Amino acid sequence: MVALPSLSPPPPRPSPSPATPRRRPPPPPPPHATPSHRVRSRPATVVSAASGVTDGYHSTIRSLNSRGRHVPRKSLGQNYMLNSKVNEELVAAAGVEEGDVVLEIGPGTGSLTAALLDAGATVFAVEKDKHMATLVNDRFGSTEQLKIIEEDITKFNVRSHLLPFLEEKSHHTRKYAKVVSNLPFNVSTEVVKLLLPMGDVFSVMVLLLQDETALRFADASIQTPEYRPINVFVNFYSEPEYKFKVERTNFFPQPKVDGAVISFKLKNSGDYPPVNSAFNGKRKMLRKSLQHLCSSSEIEAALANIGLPVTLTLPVLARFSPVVARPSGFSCNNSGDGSSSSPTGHCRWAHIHPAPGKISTPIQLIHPHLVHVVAYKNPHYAATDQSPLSPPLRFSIRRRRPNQSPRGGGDLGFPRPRPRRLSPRRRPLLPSSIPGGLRRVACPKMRPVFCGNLDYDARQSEIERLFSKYGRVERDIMEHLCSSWMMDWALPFLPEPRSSLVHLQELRVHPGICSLGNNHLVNDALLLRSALHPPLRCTLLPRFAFVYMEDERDADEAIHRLDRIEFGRKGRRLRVEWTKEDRSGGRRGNSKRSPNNTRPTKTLFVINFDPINTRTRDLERHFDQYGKISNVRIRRNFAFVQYELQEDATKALEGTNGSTLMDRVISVEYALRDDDEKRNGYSPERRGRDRSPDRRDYRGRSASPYGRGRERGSPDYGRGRERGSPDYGRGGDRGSPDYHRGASPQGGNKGDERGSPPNNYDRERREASPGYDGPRSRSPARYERE
Ligand SMILES: C[S@@+](CC[C@H](N)C(=O)[O-])C[C@H]1O[C@@H](n2cnc3c(N)ncnc32)[C@H](O)[C@@H]1O
Repeated sequence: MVALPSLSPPPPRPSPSPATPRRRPPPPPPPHATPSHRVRSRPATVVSAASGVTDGYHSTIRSLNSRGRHVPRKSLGQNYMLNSKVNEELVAAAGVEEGDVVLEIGPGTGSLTAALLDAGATVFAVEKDKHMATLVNDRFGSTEQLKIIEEDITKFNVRSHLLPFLEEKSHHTRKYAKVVSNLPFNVSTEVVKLLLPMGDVFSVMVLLLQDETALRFADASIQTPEYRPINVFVNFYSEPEYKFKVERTNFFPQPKVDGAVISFKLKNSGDYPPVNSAFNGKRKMLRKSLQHLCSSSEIEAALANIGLPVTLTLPVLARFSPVVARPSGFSCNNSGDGSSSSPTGHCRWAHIHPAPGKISTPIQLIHPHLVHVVAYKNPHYAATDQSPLSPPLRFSIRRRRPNQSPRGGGDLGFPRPRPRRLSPRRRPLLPSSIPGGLRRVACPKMRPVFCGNLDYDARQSEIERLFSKYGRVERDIMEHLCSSWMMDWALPFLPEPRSSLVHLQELRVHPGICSLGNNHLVNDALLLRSALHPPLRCTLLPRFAFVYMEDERDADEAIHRLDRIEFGRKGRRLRVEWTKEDRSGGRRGNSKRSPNNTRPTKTLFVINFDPINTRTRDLERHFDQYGKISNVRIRRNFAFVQYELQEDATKALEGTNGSTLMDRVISVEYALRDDDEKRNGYSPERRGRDRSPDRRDYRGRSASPYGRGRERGSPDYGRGRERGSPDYGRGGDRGSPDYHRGASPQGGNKGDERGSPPNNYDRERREASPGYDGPRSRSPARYERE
């Protein structure tokens, strides 16, 4: 364990601690920064701090000691800055002044934070380490100039959190924020990819990174072998400038590499090349596509000049590179320089992506196959190279491998889904494979209305139509689907003003996207819609639904008007009421229970398949590729699949959660316990009877939560006293499910002779419900907190 140095003046001496007899590592050396130097011919514009400044050292060590001995964590890149002068240089490089709003990633002990606050900035800090977040809070707690969020920056939706903050702090005048950070080295590329496209939020980003990384980012010469797609990305979105080197001795603990400060001047989104608007046609005749820049003959001449045919097809491109994997089925977009004052129509870069019509899988599969074609003949580079045609054209065509790591640099750096080991064919569609999953991010406070006693074949659209007479039923699914990943990915394609799209709930299938001609976002939305069955907003489970209405008063009226009306082909009397959860003060967020069972078991709990048509053999077929199955049981609208080996169950869970079974996106979790753990009187011997999903069987056994010979109300999530008689959690009061008690959805939770699952299954079922608890259980706390 690394112990911290004491507070004595430098060179610090470790203070004796009787509690820790272990030998202490040597204290950090006195901090100093070396003067900058030219590296690989790049100008270093700022000379770094002089040595001998120790304030930073003292305050850093004091802070670290202030809350007991905090051991810096390597996994979090906790190398604290000991030299206040470097912090001041960072602040100066960003030109931070009074009234600026600055995003600081990883404030750590708060030494850079202090420098930022001293410069008069308001700091929005994101710190992953709880301990350090508390520490900084304690240190600056009383000031309104600082807001600390305990979060992982790579998973944090910067835009939606920062923009309202920025607006508030700049008193609703249009202002850009800045980023200043001594970044943990291990997330620097990710952070750069995340923040650089936010030219509408940030004006400048000054980062202290690993020297080598800073050099790589700042590399603007395409003739060097180091030139990579990340450079295209960086130069597309910003003007990078290597500032100065910071020697490793300035950090505690001392890293194995030196650091360097780099600044990125973010381009305004208006300065990006018109990648999408210029290239809408299916047939990518450059002559035609570039018509808005200059006349066809000029384009032809310019293209001939650089040896590029007017019809840029993938096979043509393939002649330039052997790397293209699948020429057929791709369309090609490419872009001009973006400047109408550039009559030659220089080709700066181009995108190839699968033709929207050919995409057979939703959005996350687009990315693994995203192909980028980069063709440069950029006047800017030309100027630096002193030769406009050198090189005349450069292609780099690559197809991202499905499992390429996020830092693999395989494309232009759009945030991408987490790699999975499954083959693309088996890759689950939703929800887990979309980064962020199907999170209920936009409506944590929206109260669902319970609508019960529906026909089995009731349609979501019918229910939506019924409720929408009284107000707006939330049916837009994009807000559920858009993780920050997708939003950031989408934003460059969206029309101005983008600020109107800062909140997730505002990111919808926006007409502007269509008008931009960028089909694939719209297409994705449509694909996602069709992939999701049932859509989330009105989650239809057999015989009951949860309906989300925008306005609670409308929902109240809907309840008032619709409760007990006859509905559907069979004229059933509906039960419409607020869900109990919300009536009783809302358990959401208060639950101490874990949201879903993460303890691996051999048995998987499966819901959301088609309860009418799905047979055991369908489930078997779907699941048996992951290992030997010992048993499959279907219960109403949920099922249990038991494997002989627990590892197989884990593989199956990974492979099938969110996969599509007979056009339904199923949800899979571990069951709380395996079948062979007999509890609650449940007998696995009864399995034989349970194999049929035939609903008549269930009714025959009268285990129905919906009861017999009575109005079918909501299923019993409550105590389930009388068999065959539905219990709505209030002893006969037929209401919506009581989510507070762990009982079976089958009705009597003791009625296990009939094969109803033990109590714990109810819990699983509830928490896995895609429309109600599912998203909640998957929703990260951060969304709830905000
Ligand atoms: C290199 S230290 C810098 C600390 C401080 N700014 C300084 O200059 O001394 C990096 C800080 O980032 C935090 N951190 C690491 N990974 C992070 C992440 N993914 N999101 C937010 N903060 C992170 C660490 O806990 C640590 O406090």
